[in-house]
Amino acid sequence: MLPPVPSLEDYGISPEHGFLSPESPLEVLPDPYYAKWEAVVANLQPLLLSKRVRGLVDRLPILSTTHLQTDAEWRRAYVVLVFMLHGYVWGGDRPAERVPPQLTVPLFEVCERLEVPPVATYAGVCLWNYKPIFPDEPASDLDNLACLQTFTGSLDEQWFYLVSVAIEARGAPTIPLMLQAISAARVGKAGVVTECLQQMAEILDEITALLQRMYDNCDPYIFYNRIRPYLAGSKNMADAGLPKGLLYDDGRNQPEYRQYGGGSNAQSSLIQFFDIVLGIEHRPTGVGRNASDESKSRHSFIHDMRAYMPGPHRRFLEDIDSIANIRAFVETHRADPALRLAYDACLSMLRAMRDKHIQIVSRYIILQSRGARGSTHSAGSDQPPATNLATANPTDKKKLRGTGGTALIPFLKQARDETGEPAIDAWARRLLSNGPMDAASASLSKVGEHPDGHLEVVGLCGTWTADDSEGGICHW
Ligand code: HEM
Ligand SMILES: N[C@@H](CC(=O)c1ccccc1NC=O)C(=O)O
Repeated sequence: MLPPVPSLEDYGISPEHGFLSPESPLEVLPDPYYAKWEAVVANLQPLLLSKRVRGLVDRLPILSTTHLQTDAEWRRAYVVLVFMLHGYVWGGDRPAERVPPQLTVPLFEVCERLEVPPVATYAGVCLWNYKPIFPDEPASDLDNLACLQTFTGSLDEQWFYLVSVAIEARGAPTIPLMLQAISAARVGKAGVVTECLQQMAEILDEITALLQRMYDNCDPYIFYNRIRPYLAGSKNMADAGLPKGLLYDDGRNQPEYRQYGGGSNAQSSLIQFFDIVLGIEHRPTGVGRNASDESKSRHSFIHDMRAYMPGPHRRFLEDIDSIANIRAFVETHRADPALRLAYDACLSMLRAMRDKHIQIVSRYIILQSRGARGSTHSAGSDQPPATNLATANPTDKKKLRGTGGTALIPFLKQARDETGEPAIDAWARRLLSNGPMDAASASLSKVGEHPDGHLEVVGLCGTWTADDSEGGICHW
């Protein structure tokens, strides 16, 4: 018997908000018992710039979690604690290697409850860190979003998180939609599957448009030099001054070194959901920096990122993994061109999103790292900080890593290349804007390479050539 199609409430997921906090995240912890935590994070920007965070955190009492009541309060506590944690670690001339019990003790309890690691994850800085300005209007509208907590107080940082929030909100309806498609595929309703996939492709296209809005209000220089240093984790951080990771001191046991990856959108359950439901498989990729790391990294990095998602979201992905049937359904219905088209359109849209993302990474990280000068200054000062993930020697390309620890471009290119066929992008886009074509004109007769090296698609309705240069500034 087939496993049941999951019910979203069981995983803390809502059809409207998807993986975002089901109710608007709390702006402050209501119990005055936590006033000192809230006071630190309310003043984080000046405290970081004047390097006073460590002193203040060291003077905090070790607060108990017994005064946290609702789920929203536990999530707010996590947000507050991870912003304090990263401020504490990265907000000085050198990173602090030891995390004091004032942070460690409550953080471990909060993390156990929420089933997240003790590091600033995507959930902490994006999913649980926003508010709709008008609560009755959608969170997918970037103009209706505000951010609760930042390190720098900058619009750039708020925007960096909010673009992801808007994407999560816009993508939320794909969750019930694809569950419907899975159910329809089980009973052979190809028409329903096709309609669901068509809607999915439209939403994926809108998500790419939202991704492009990163440029509106997040400046690449500010991102790379001011914001990004605070997002770093403790894995692969030898160059930044944490060769063994962080010592989480709980004041009771002998502190031990631990290493966690920093925040990354690879921790977004939504994007992983797209891959799983469409049957896109990511092969193992090399994320390590030496031979032993490399062999350890046989597991896909993307899969490993599930450990950084809130427990219920992680379990949801695992359960979807075991029932995803759409790719197989499309393969067994090869003779249904509308179905194939709708499926291919989804792959194309997702691939187009990854293309735009690579362009963003080249502008916000690669180009910025080339402009960086070596410096011993800390995060937030006028010079790029010594703790910058770009490393002290930015000309050494080998050391450039994502906050998640990947070697950036090879990893991202692989993820993109595993997402379908490049040559049908424009074709599927045309399909979306013009509505479905008839079966004969829609079927591709040839995908090949033009003599000048461009990709060429010969369809029955004409020839389309891709030069892959649309808006690109770096070619890989
Ligand atoms: C300035 C903005 C951004 C930069 C610089 C950036 C950078 C990166 C980097 C370096 C990685 C590699 C993993 C790691 O080591 O961390 C990554 C992964 C990823 N990012 Fe971004 N990112 C940005 C914004 C976004 C946004 C808004 C999205 C939302 C769609 C996104 C989606 C992803 C996904 C899904 C992955 C995992 C790889 C994949 O599935 O293709 N990123 N990002
Ligand atoms: N991986 C990115 C950081 C990143 O994408 C990210 C980090 C924390 C929270 C959200 C993130 N992505 C968001 O838009 C980097 O290496 O800079």
